[in-house]
Amino acid sequence: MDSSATDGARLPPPRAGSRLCVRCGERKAALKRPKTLEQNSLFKAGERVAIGASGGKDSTVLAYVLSELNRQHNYGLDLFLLSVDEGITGYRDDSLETVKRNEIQYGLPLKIVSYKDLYGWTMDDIVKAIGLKNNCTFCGVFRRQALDRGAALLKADKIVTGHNADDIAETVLLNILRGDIARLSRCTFITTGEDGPIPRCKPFKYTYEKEIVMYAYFKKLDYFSTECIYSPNAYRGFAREFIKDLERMRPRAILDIIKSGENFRISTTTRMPEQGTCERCGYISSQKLCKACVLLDGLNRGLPKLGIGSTKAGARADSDGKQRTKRSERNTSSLQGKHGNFDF
Ligand SMILES: Nc1ncnc2c1ncn2[C@@H]1O[C@H](COP(=O)(O)OP(=O)(O)OP(=O)(O)O)[C@@H](O)[C@H]1O
Repeated sequence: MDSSATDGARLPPPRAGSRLCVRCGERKAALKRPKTLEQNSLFKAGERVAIGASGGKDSTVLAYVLSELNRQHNYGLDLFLLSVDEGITGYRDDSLETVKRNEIQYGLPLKIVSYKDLYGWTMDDIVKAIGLKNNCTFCGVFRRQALDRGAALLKADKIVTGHNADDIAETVLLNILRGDIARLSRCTFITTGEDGPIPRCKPFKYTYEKEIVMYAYFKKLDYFSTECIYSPNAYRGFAREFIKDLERMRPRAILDIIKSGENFRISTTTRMPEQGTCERCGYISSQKLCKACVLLDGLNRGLPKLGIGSTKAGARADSDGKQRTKRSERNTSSLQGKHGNFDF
């Protein structure tokens, strides 16, 4: 990845893209970050790759960089944009317009899947039912599965997302704060889900958010920069602020946290969840029912808090689903907690 800026502190801000190298004074300044894709052998020629495209800066830069590399270096990849429409009026509808423009700008086919079609509920409906407090849990769980389902429709071999180094450091920290060993052990992997239906990779795992913003700015990319209107996720927000404070004092702190996460070794005596499939929908799950089915069950039965760890709501469940629901509630809440899960 290259960008047209190196030192914003000493030089007056010139026109975007026109700054010259401070060393040779001749060529345009460039920051080269060539490592991740090749060192990790992320892709093979001929693969169909679905790019999770939210219209935000990270996934827009990812789509741009991948399409450029594919074109310039003949990677031989079949690239697609894959967007999930969560049904958030005034947010996702606007960002999807950006993705539709990216489809034309980068010449990549776009597939949109929606919560409404997949689950019968939009996030607007869910927030009406559950309020603002736990809605991110529903959105995260449904999005993860929706991306898999969309990628299956595209017959994709791989999904890539724009998670950056800051996102990953945040997730390491949150998993430590929650003692979530299972997720801690895998949240720093550049590729996950190799034993599941479709592997996922995060090519920007080591790329700072700041670099991505700078790249998007200097390349004048068309992206959408509004925060989700339903995301007052205080816990994650706190971790984000904490990491930004650390970064101000020591920029490498972000990579150090990721490195610490990578170097954790889990004791062989720790019991890890076993991967199976959901009895109802067949999606990968370590419980009888996957988290999406548990949450959906709660919504459809008028008990939206069922799947997010409210035992009171569970106690009111009808006798038919009672035992099974309570068991899966207990099992999933120990792994996922009331602040949603910190997986990718
Ligand atoms: N609605 C969506 N449709 C498709 N992919 C998504 C969607 N939301 C998130 N993703 C994927 O997950 C990654 C991380 O999600 P996050 O919530 O941080 O995205 P964002 O802040 O909306 O946008 P971005 O990360 O692209 O700047 C995104 O970069 C993207 O690849």
